[in-house]
Amino acid sequence: MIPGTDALLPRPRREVAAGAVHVPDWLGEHRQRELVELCRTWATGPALMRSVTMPNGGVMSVRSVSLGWHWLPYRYSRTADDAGGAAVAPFPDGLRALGREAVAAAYGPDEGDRYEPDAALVNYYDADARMGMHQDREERINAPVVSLSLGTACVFRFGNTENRNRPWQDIELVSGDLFVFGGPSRFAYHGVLRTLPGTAPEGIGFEGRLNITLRRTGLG
Ligand SMILES: O=C(O)CCC(=O)C(=O)O
Ligand SMILES: [Fe+2]
Repeated sequence: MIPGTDALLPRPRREVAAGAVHVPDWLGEHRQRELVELCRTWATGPALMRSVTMPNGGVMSVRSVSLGWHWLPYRYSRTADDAGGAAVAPFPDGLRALGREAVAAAYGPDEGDRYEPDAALVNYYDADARMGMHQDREERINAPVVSLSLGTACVFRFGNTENRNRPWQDIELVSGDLFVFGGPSRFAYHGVLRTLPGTAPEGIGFEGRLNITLRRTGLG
């Protein structure tokens, strides 16, 4: 794949691996704009958006804020323990509804009805930010992860469940795209290699990349 050229090619809905479904252009521009506005609000608290410091002292280049449950390495908390200690904002009903719609779009209406996300991670990537290969595995159960991308496009690497190495697939995630990974792909390694500055749609009034993941923690 030559970065940025995906825009010239058809982008069909695709099951990238068993249980991992990419639905391009799932959110229309109006809903993208609404979500960007909500992200601006969520970024300001009660817990502030911040860069996570890892146990080895490394600081993530992505900035993030949590809703419902606060994610920090490698657990969830009801308080923002590494970001001032504020109580975490409640998980918004609107995101629950959106999550169900997303799972229905990926797996069908029955799966959608069963989906009860209770945590969201909102990630902001500036032009230099990226995210190393990792598993989302602080959750106690294997309900699917719903990922929504807004703003600048990125190269997303979706790997395998065994390790950080090949096989993997590199997929361009564009503003409005939905990616759901569950079932046999729920614990697949994944990461963001880079963003593709200059690719945000003009209409959404935002440069930089936002990603919202919805999860079910299986806690409390
Ligand atoms: O930004 C993305 O597309 C992926 C984010 C992610 O993997 C995470 O927050 O765990
Ligand atoms: Fe992740």
